[in-house]
Amino acid sequence: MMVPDVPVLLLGYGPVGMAYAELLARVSKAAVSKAAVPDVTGQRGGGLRLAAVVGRSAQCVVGEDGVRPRAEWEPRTPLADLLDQTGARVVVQATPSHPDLAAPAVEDALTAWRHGAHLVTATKCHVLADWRRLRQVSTQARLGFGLSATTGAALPAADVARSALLGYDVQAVRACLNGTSTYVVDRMSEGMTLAEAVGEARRRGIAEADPSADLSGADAAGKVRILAGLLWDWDVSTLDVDLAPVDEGTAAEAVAARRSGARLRPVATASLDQPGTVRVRLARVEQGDPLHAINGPEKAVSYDCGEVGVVTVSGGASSPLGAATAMLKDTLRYVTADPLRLGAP
Ligand SMILES: NC(=O)C1=CN([C@@H]2O[C@H](COP(=O)(O)OP(=O)(O)OC[C@H]3O[C@@H](n4cnc5c(N)ncnc54)[C@H](OP(=O)(O)O)[C@@H]3O)[C@@H](O)[C@H]2O)C=CC1
Ligand SMILES: N[C@@H](CC=O)C(=O)O
Repeated sequence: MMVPDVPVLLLGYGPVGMAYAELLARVSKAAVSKAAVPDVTGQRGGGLRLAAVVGRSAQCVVGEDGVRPRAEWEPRTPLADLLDQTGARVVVQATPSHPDLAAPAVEDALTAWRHGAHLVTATKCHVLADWRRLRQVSTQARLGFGLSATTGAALPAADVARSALLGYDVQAVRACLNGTSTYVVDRMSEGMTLAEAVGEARRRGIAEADPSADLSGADAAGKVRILAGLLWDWDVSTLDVDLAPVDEGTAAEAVAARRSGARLRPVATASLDQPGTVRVRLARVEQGDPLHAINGPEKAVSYDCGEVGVVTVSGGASSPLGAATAMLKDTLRYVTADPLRLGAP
């Protein structure tokens, strides 16, 4: 069964936004040519159509020829007008996660829901800054609030927290969810300098445009804050955060850990024993620990489910394609399934 015509509006056309646009085109083309379409619901994604792309100050309403070269984009108009013009049913956010950009990102999310569109986001700043309001408005609007890409790109950490473990007695979360810091510490353990390793993470599109939140632990903590909101209804925006940064001094510890068969990992934790607090520590993890096995920028998260044991999900590297894939999954979920079932957190 084909998905009916679903115009999608994309905010942000950096590495993640571009990867999403390419995936959307691939899914639609595959459906048109009757090839198998990778689709979580078993339905075809052929009706998904990129209707408009928005950058910092310019936008492109997408026609038959796809996204036009930048020089041909028109000046930005208010999002509400563009939603009216395109009739978009899904708004996808792939703008920077810098805290200074939280307010406009909140406004965009509210505008999307006001216009009856689902929201799918890779952007984290507004989710962290205004959790309760976003959750409440999306729930009241009975529209999707797709967060998969905010908690570890391709890793389905949020899906596991919000639906797969529903009803489980999750007591604690222990995670490596920042691909950049895991990758950087791994490279430093092999002899690279901090600057070289960060440069490489940037080239691979894993690091943020401003990588300070990757290195300080704030991004890793942010992802676990969101998981804690989904699992325990903690107010993501008001949690205490206790961080340990990756810096030049990390190299010696990383090398020593590797020589002894262990690995140094930026590990973020939250636990019902310490409500309201998320911690990030540079911890030595031993072989056999699920957090040892990953190779940066892969991710892993273990949910301690009390008497039924620990459930771990791992793999799914950070990358623009990983984030875009998670956003495509959320998009398909909202346009092919009952949004009340898997919609707002
Ligand atoms: N890379 C990864 O592995 C992952 C990234 N993410 C998240 O995805 C998001 C997008 O990342 P990425 O593609 O690297 O892009 P950037 O964070 O570099 O954002 C680029 C896009 O945002 C636009 N933009 C920049 N500044 C502003 C602003 N002040 N207001 C509005 N728009 C602005 C740019 O506009 P213009 O085109 O005009 O320059 C561009 O289109 C980030 O929030 C990131 O945290 C999530 C999971 C994984
Ligand atoms: N910069 C982030 C990108 C995904 O959220 C990371 O390194 O994991």
